[in-house]
Amino acid sequence: KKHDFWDTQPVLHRGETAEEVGPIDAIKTVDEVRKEPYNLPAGFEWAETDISLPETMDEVYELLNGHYVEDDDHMFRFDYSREFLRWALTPPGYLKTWHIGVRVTKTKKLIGYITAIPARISVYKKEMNLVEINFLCVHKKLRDKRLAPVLIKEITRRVNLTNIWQAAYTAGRTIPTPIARCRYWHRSLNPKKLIDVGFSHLPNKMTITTVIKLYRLPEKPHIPNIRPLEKRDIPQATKLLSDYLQRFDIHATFNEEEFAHWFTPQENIVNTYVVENPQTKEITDLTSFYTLPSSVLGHPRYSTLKAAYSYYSVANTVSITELMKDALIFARLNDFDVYNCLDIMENGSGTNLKDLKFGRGDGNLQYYLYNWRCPEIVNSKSRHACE
Ligand SMILES: CCOC(=O)c1cnc2ccc(OC)cc2c1SCCC#N
Repeated sequence: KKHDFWDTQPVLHRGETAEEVGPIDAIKTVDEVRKEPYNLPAGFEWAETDISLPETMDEVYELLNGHYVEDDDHMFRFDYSREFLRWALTPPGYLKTWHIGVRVTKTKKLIGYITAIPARISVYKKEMNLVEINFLCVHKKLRDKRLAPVLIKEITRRVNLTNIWQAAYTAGRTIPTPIARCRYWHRSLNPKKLIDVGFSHLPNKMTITTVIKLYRLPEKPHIPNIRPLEKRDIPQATKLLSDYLQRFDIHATFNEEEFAHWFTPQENIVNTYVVENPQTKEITDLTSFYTLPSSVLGHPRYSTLKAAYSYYSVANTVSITELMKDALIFARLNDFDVYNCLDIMENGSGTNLKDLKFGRGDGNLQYYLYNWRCPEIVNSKSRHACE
């Protein structure tokens, strides 16, 4: 039973190695792609969800809010906001036909979802146009209807019709076959709340007062000339990030328009800060985080957790530790409860995370490429960081 579906897909299967980099499926043309949608089980129908309509955005929000990803202990469930979903799903070049819903034919209730957005990545110096798959969700009561494989095949079909043959996606679960793995690390900003909800525990011999003192942060950032990114910074900041990303074997690429979409500060969505040299007016460093709250499940006093997720940081004239410390300070000033970060890129060794009082979480994140054979990226700095 396990991975029956994935054994039918163009991904690396158990025991297969990735000697040469390239597509797994035989190269196909658009006119070989199935023209009609895949069949859903009886009683369900495909729905194109136009999230520019408030009532449709409400349906998508409610489905994800009630039925999307939870941690293994069912303490939290992601609570993507409507404005965050609009940001995540409408980058330059997006297609509404890639925001796919499934409805119950009788009641028109939205019970399934999957999305693709256009993206471009560089894999071992080779640029590739692909899509990022996200928000695969099936209503809790319908998990035994084998809807997920049909959602995956349908989004693949619609993307293939536009002559795109690769996709990138992540999962907390391990399915065939990760190209990279990493671990979430967490930095308490509101330790009392994290202890109250049961995520953190009071270290023995410590009182709540000493824990609060341990995680306390200054009321102001300490890097001189750090400030929110502004529109006029975009050309320089795009180049700063692009030059930095070149050093990684697999990374996203951003032109100015895409950079503007993903990094222009928007309240409750994304915060981006830059360091500007006051003499030369040069943008020398950048750090950013996005806002992704979670529902706190079944707690008498708390219903939501305000979590910040480290996005991209480029440390040139200051250390990554100083830069991220200011990100922590900005997050605390914006009333976040926790700052989450992956041990990838400049955080691969976990050293600066430990210096900043991050704790290593128990949540893995795996990265996947669809229809692309390539060697797994193992954290060069330290193998332990992801195991
Ligand atoms: C307090 C630290 O944990 C989280 O912030 C958190 C919040 N909500 C979730 C919802 C679903 C969920 O499913 C894996 C995990 C979380 C997590 S831990 C992994 C994400 C990070 N960092």
